[in-house]
Amino acid sequence: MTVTIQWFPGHMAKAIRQFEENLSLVDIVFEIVDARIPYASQNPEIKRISGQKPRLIILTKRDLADPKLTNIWLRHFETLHQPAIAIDAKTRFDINNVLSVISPILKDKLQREQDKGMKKRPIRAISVGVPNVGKSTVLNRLVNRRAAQVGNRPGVTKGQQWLKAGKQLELLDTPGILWPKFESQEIADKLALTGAIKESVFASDDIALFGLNFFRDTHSDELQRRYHLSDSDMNLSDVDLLLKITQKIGMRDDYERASNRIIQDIRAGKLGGYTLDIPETR
Ligand SMILES: Nc1nc2c(ncn2[C@@H]2O[C@H](COP(=O)(O)OP(=O)(O)OP(=O)(O)O)[C@@H](O)[C@H]2O)c(=O)[nH]1
Repeated sequence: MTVTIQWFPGHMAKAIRQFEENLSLVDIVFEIVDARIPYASQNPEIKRISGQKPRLIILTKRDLADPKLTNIWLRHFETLHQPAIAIDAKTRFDINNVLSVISPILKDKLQREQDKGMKKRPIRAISVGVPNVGKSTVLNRLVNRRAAQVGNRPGVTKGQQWLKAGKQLELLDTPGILWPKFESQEIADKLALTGAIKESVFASDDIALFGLNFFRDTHSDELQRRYHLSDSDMNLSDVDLLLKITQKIGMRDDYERASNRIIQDIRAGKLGGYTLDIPETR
């Protein structure tokens, strides 16, 4: 099983340079990660480049993740003294939730400015993350209008603008895309299964098998229910299980088409909420 992905070093260097430049304009970094893969969807460069600049980790797609594991992740960040919130960016969420977390972190800095006679000003933030984690969706929700383009494919955010999010917050809408680090095959598989990597760069049957094995190990009831599998089906080899599901969903022996269906089902949460990363494995 191989997912071979080649990011052009030049593109990565440019994205990092842009992020570094923008960093000087803001008070805080909103690091957007996918709640289903909080580790695999983090690019360690973001933390390194942010340096002393405060970061708020926003875990998106909470609605698609395993609620218990989301709480474990939030507790994990708390023990690291790393501010973090988990949201469903597709439904309206309260900007006050964000402000209540970031205001205390920046209170002293803003107060010092006012003590020096500077005007009271909004908090300025930049969002950044790997492709398809929900950066545009979060911005749209925070500014409460369709200001940033949203797509369901990686790489749609273009251009740069300041967006007002109420009176107390301004967001720099930049591409803010740092490609993920493929430290291992497992990380690449997780990014592919959740949709952070374009369909064209991986073999769908490899990713479907990865997903099937995960669900068989951790959410076997949902897997059985979704594809009407018997108990004995659950003991098949992974390839035979894929072929069995291919038949069950009426695709005869077209396991590639079935693989795509399985991936879409998993991404859309049709097999229930799931989280592929757990903090202890880091
Ligand atoms: N279910 C669910 N879907 C979400 C959530 N946030 C974003 N999405 C979906 O995820 C997909 C990607 O969202 P975008 O906001 O375009 O992601 P992005 O990070 O800006 O993507 P790039 O521009 O490719 O970097 C879209 O189909 C969104 O509707 C969420 O909290 N829950």
